[in-house]
Amino acid sequence: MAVLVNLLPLVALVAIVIKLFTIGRRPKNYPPGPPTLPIIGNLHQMPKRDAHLQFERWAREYGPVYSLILGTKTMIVLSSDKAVKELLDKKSGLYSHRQEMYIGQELCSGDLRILMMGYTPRWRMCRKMVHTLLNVSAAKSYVPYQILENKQMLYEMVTEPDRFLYSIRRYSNALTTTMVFGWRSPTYEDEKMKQLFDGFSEFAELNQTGTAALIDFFPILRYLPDFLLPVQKKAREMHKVEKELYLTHWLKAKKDTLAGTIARCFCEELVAAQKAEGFSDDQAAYISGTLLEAGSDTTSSTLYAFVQAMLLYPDVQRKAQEEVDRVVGEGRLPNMDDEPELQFVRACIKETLRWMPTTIMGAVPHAVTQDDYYEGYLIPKNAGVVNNVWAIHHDPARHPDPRRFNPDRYKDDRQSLGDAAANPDYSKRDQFTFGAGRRICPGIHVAERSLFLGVSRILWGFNVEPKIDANGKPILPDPDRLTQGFVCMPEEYEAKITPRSESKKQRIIDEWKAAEAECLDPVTKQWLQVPLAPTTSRIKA
Ligand code: HEM
Repeated sequence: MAVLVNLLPLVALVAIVIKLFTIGRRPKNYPPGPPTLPIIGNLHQMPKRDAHLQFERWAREYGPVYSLILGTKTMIVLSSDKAVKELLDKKSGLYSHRQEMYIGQELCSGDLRILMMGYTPRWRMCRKMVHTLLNVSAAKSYVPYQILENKQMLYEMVTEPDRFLYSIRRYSNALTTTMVFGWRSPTYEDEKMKQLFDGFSEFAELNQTGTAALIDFFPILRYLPDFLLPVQKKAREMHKVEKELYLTHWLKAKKDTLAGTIARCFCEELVAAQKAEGFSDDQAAYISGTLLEAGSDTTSSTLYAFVQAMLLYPDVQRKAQEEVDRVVGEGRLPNMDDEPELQFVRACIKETLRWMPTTIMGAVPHAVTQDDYYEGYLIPKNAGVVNNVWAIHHDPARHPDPRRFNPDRYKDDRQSLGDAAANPDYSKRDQFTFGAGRRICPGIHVAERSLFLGVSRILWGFNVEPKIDANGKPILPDPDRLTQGFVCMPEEYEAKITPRSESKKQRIIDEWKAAEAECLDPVTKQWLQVPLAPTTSRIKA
């Protein structure tokens, strides 16, 4: 007995060494993947830039379901429409969780950010509320907001054409702040808005550092003191500043709601929901605050990619303009009623979402809550599951000549974006940029309308052409140069944006001036009286 007791430390040591040697190795029954090294697995092969290209290459080599071993964690990568449908959609009860994100969710977000929340009762409660703001009926009621912001965007494209990126961004940002908080941002430089949106880029930057990922892959590292791991301290500080900012906006909205002075918006609903459900002000602040980040850059990056496609594919631009001219004519701007007749314009939107999917690898991986089997392979409990959007969109069997911007791929696809995502026949889904399963983007209906109004009206009003360099050559951007991050867009490029005719230019100016005079307070530039856009609890979905 005494001998056995003496041997215990040795046995424990052997067990630890054996365990250590299993870290980083791919068990035989997992989906295939690139060869691993002990302890680190595939970490050394993780690309620092343009990860989507390497993830696509691996898909071609190892098939539509492959695995990566990242230290102590496993990542399953789904690179076919079929696998996404069969796992993320059909088994969404198992596949709607998120992996633990220590820096991103715990430290930076105080576990309050809905996008990164696990599949818990708290997430379900938040999701239900967000659905009331963004369901298809509610989305229709925001069209007057979209139209106003869109008119300002077009006006700025006439008056400051070189700043078109900022005009596009203001359009989607102002729309989101109006829907969520009931106030709009009249300029891109608006301090309130800048503060809110600058925080997001800082958040994204911090989370993209290799260290943040490393701590997730080797949780033991989080016990290191802050002086050895300064990213922890930075993340805590960031959360403090962010929470204060969100709380300020939320508490003001709550006060105005109770006083009956708020413009119709999501926060009105949130006040009622807080009363019924009893969640904290911190949680309410994060639900409203993080809606802004989910809703803004995604939409503006897609519109920016559309303008780039028009620059690079003048024939497509001409064809789309011909359709708009035929259906809408010279004397008015396109509106939502024109949508069914503007099938090529709709196809341009779907093709933009396919060709430059802003959530290039599905934004944040899903995670699976119990062991599951797919095509003979084990998908282990807690594995992260990546929706490899780029690879699906660039599979030549699904989309021949995939790098070509060719809206005719969608010429017969009359499905709304939401209907296409829900189509039981996965080959008929148009694109995967809005995610899948129970976590699918709840903003899809609002985004569809913002994109339609943005795209159809730019086509109606403007020609997009290359600028010419000193040697008389057109300056054309490389569409494969994308910004890095979980939401990406084309790297900044130049374009010559000119009104298509004097009368269109004048109409754009007149429309904006009339809207400004009629709808906005001359000093604050806020809505004088919000149009009949009832917030969602007053709407029967
Ligand atoms: C082109 C525009 C947009 C794109 C491409 C997009 C894409 C996405 C994607 C890929 C996800 C994660 C889905 C998943 O995990 O499978 C997501 C989540 C989300 N999106 Fe969007 N989105 C867009 C616009 C919007 C808008 C306009 C709003 C709201 C105003 C919004 C609100 C949200 C929210 C709240 C989530 C978190 C959902 C959750 O984790 O349960 N999005 N979006």
